[in-house]
Formats: sequence, C-alpha cells, structure tokens
Amino acid sequence: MEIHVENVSYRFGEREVLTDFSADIEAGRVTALVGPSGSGKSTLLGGIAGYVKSASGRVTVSSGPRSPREAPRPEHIGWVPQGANALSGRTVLDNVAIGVLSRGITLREATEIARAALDKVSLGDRAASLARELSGGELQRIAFARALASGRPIILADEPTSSLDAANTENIVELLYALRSTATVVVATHDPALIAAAERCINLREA
Ligand SMILES: Nc1ncnc2c1ncn2[C@@H]1O[C@H](COP(=O)(O)OP(=O)(O)OP(=O)(O)O)[C@@H](O)[C@H]1O
Repeated sequence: MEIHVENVSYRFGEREVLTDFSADIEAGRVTALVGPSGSGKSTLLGGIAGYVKSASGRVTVSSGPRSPREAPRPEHIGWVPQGANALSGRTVLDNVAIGVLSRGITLREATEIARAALDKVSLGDRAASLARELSGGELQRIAFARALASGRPIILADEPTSSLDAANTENIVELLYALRSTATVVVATHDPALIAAAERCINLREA
C-alpha cells in the first residue's frame, strides 16, 4: 500500500511541526523517517496511523499509483511500539495470538497464524516461553510478530532499535527486509545502522 502525505502541518498549542510537508512513500521498500529530536518523526508516524490529526493538508493511502486514495483506517496499520510491550506472564505464542484473535477468527487459526509469524521473526523455538524470560531484542521481535500476524498492509515502527545492541539491531534490519515483501514498512529512527540499511530516508528537517 502506498502512503501519500500532502502539505501537512501539525500543531501542538503554539508549536507547529512539519510545516507544509509532503512525501510519497512507496510499497515494497523500507523507508526511514530521520531528523533531529523534535523534528516530528513520531508525529508523522501517528499521522500515517491516523491518530494524530493534521492542522492542514492530508495523509491518504492507496493500493497503487492509480488507485483511489482514502484516509488510513485502523485495519491498514500494524503498529510496532517501542521496546518491551508484552504481557510478561503470558507465553510468547499467546502474546502474538491475542492480537490475531481480535480479527474474529478461531483460536486454532489464530494460533497457526501466530506460529508462522514467530517463525518469520526467528522466535518459533521460544513460543512456549514466558515473555518475561525474553531479552529486550526478542521482545522487540515479538512486537514485529504481532504486526506481521495482523496481516495489515502498512507497518509503522517508532525507534525499533533504540535499546538494542549491534547483533539485535542486525536481526531487526533483516526482519524489516523480510517484511517489506508483504507490507509497506516505515520506521522513525536515529540509529545510524538502521538509517544505513534503509532503502529510502526521508529527512524531516530538509523537507
Ligand atoms: N501530544 C503532544 N502535545 C504537545 N506537543 C507535542 C505532542 N506530540 C509531539 N509534540 C511536540 O512536537 C514536536 C515533535 O515531536 P515528535 O515526538 O514527533 O519528534 P521526534 O522527531 O519523533 O523526536 P524524537 O527523535 O525525540 O523522538 C516536539 O517538540 C514535541 O514536543
């Protein structure tokens, strides 16, 4: 799915963020939103997700260049929160299946989808572990597995490697590359390793 950001400005009280900002984000590659602290990376992710409303301009999504544009809906967006965000006393499998169940499918189907997503993030062998037994890097991968299992066409991740070491960062980069064949992947980041790996960087300060 493509994302179209057209002349948006966001306003928080007196403060304006991203004045008259535009960008088109294509499907099929990893896009990084970069820029100094406070430049509006998280705000723009929230705008794409549809929960931060712009003061002017609009954000729309479409399934291709010639397809009609529409406002992003919750069912378009897989949101990957930053850092540890799992139910610590539940298994890794439960943590992923819980999100899938909200689609109204059977427990058995949800479990199968969750297992496939865990395999894709290389956590298949930890499915029965309790989330509290996992490392920070593994917890971040659970968050990606949830977004993946949701089957949503846009995956948004805010600073997904901010608390990770080099090896775990490399795992996340590989994961982003794997995800981009089925979803449009956008990350907000300061991490030089992730910026170097991204196929496109949108610099919010220069825009
Ligand atoms: N809900 C809010 N209420 C008031 N101000 C806000 C709100 N959300 C964001 N801001 C302000 O908007 C500006 C941009 O914030 P945002 O979090 O988007 O920046 P960022 O580029 O993601 O920063 P960082 O790299 O530090 O995470 C900041 O000055 C911030 O204080």
